[in-house]
Order: sequence, then C-alpha cells, then structure tokens
Amino acid sequence: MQRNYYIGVMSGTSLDGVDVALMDFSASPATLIAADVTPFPADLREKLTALLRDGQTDLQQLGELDHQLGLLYADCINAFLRKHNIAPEEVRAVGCHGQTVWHSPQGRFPFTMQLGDMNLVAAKTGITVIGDFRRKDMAYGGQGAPLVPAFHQGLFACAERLTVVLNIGGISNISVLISNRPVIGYDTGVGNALMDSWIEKHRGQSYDKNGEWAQSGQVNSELLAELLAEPYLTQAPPKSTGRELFNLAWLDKKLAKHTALSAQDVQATLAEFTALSTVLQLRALEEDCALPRLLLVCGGGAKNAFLMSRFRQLLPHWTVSSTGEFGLDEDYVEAAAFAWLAYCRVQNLPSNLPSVTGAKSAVVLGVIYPKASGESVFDM
Ligand SMILES: Nc1ncnc2c1ncn2[C@@H]1O[C@H](COP(=O)(O)OP(=O)(O)OP(=O)(O)O)[C@@H](O)[C@H]1O
Ligand SMILES: CC(=O)N[C@H]1[C@@H]2OC[C@@H](O2)[C@@H](O)[C@@H]1O[C@H](C)C(=O)O
Repeated sequence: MQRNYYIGVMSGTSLDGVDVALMDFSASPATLIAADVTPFPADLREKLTALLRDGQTDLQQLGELDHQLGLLYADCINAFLRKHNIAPEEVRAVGCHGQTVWHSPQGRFPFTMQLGDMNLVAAKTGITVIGDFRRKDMAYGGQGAPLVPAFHQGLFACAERLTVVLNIGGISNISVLISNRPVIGYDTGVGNALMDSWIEKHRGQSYDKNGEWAQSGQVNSELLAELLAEPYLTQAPPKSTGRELFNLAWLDKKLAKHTALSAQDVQATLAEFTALSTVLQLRALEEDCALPRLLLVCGGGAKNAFLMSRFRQLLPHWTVSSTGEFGLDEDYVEAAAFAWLAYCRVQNLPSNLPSVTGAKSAVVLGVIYPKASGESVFDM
C-alpha cells in the first residue's frame, strides 16, 4: 500500500525539547513510524524560560526568537529524516505547533502566540509546513486549546468504557470520551510546570525524576487547600490555561503564609496538587457514567512513577494505564496529534471540536507554508 507520511513537531510548555513524530495515515488506525526528541539548546531554553516567566521582551528579541525557533525546528526535522533514512519528498507535510509564549484566551482581545517561523521550516526542509493551528479556532470564538481531544477520540474511544486521556505536560489537559456524547476536553490546570520550577530553583535540576524528591516530603494540607482554591480549577469549561497563570510568582503568593515549610514538603504538596486537580474532575464523572473507567496517561508526567502511583491510589475504581499500553508511545502523543492536524488540513477536514474549545463551529485549522518547488501539497 502507498504510504501517506506526515511529520508532527511539538515543543510544549515544559521547554524540555522538540518532539518529532512520523505518522503514516495510509490505513486506519494511523501508525507511528518513528519518533525522536531533541533537547532545547541551553541558551534558547533560558531565553524562553525568562519570556514565559513574565512576558517581558522587546520586538528585536521576539523576532529573533521566532527565527531561532524556525531554524531549530528545521534542524530537528532534517536530522530526523537523515537518521531514519526518509527523503523529504516522501513526506506530504509537516504539522508544526511552534512554541507557545503566551496564551490569553479570555478578555476583550483574546489571543494565543506561538513562535517559530514556518517559512524558514519549509525553506530549510523542502517540505510543505502547516502551522498556526490555534488562531482559526479562536477567530470562531474558541479557546484555541486544547486541540488534541479530537485525535484522542479517534484513537482511544471505545463504546464499552469511559475513557479519559490525561496529558501531563507542563500543563495538564483531559479528553473525556463516552460514546454517543460530545467529547469533553479542557486544561485541568498545572501538570509538571510547578514541580519543575520548584526543583530547578532549589536543586538546580530541570525535573524531579520519578517524583523521588516529592516522595521524600510530606504533603502540607493547609497549603494544598490554598492551591486547590485557585478559581481556575472550578471554572466551567471551555477553558485553557498556561504558565502565564501557573508559575513561581503564583506559587510564591500561596507560600507567603508557609515560610517554615521545607522545600521537599512544598514539592510533595505540588505533586499532590497536580494529581488532585485532575482526580477531583474525574470523581465528578463517576456519578455521571456507570461504564468501566479507564484513565490513559500520556506526556512526561506518565513517567513520574510517584505521580502514577498517586493516581492509582486516589482512583480505586479506575484502571490507570498509559497510552503506550494502548498503542501510542506516551512521549509522542502530542507530536503525533500535530501530524494528524496537518493531515486534516491537507484533506480540508475540520479538526477542532466546538464541544471542547467553545468555537461557534468546527473549522479547518492551520495555515499552509508551501515548499519551495511550488508543487501543491494537494497534488502529491
Ligand atoms: N522520569 C520522569 N520523572 C518525572 N517527571 C518526568 C520524567 N520524565 C519527564 N518528566 C516530566 O515531563 C516533563 C515533560 O513533559 P512533556 O514533554 O509532556 O511536556 P510538554 O509537552 O512540554 O508540555 P505541554 O503538554 O504542557 O505542552 C518534564 O519537564 C518533566 O517534568
Ligand atoms: C496554548 C497552548 O500551547 N496550550 C497547550 C498547553 O500544553 C498542554 C495544554 O496546555 C494544551 O491546552 C495545549 O496543548 C495541546 C497540544 C493541545 O492543544 O491539545
């Protein structure tokens, strides 16, 4: 059978690296052919961390970051093609998310900003690139996020069970899949972002491997209650958030009354906060649906053994597993989803779910940046 290759590229809110996934859409279900992650160069990570921390920049720096990210994505794709012996001509299109530097879906002038010049990516790879996936949904009144629930639905929905796909990246988001009901999906709140920032501040490590440091501390119930009182958590969907809200400045305010707490107790409380802010949402679903319940975790948080054990303890009536056990490597679900979003763009298929983002209608997402030859992606 003829292959139908698309590449998805994702660099998420954790700023840990650039994920590249090659998907084949020639048969259903689509298959992941190969995937790799490239860590962010330290200088770029530093600049982006600073930008995400306070949103302060100038136009020169913003433009340069846009260029630098475009080059990085192109390098990652070209290295990927070389490593896996794939010619650019074999790939119909690349779906590239770009780097979210600010997400502000509420307010008088809602916007979401992803950097990374897709013109550069197309020019340097020789492959047609599709980018700017979120803003069409926003133009139709949606949150512009999360976009992966439609992809989750296609891969993991099953009539005999309630399936929830939970992505634990810097931010966590869920997709609730119950047959014959519209998909529910939203950002539940913080994923790894606060645990990452806290361990970086106190121990100079970029993340808490397997949650070992968190496990060594004690959860402080007063602090936990204050974290859980964040209004975003009880806001009704559609909703989406980011590191503009959940950052060290937010945490510092909550810690003001807890100056005597040890750093590892704070980490333990942050881990519990990450788990509970999702678990409370899932418990509410239990009243609504009597089907067997499956929680499928993906994203870097799926590798945090301590966090996964907390989900199992807190959700005794659920089977807790990872997407990897159900056919798609948990590290590459988002990158695979952007390959699928590119595929939808080329097929002119709508890919947002109004039940999730709140958009007025389902629309075709993504802007096409054609490769240099002028050959249309639709002619391949
Ligand atoms: N072995 C591990 N133990 C604990 N945490 C881990 C482990 N491996 C990865 N992580 C966490 O996963 C994070 C990366 O997750 P991921 O790549 O899914 O995030 P992202 O895609 O950048 O975020 P988002 O989905 O919000 O855009 C790391 O920053 C780290 O906190
Ligand atoms: C604005 C933005 O980049 N949002 C990301 C982020 O990372 C996780 C969560 O917050 C999710 O809403 C979204 O990414 C995934 C890929 C999505 O759109 O489904």
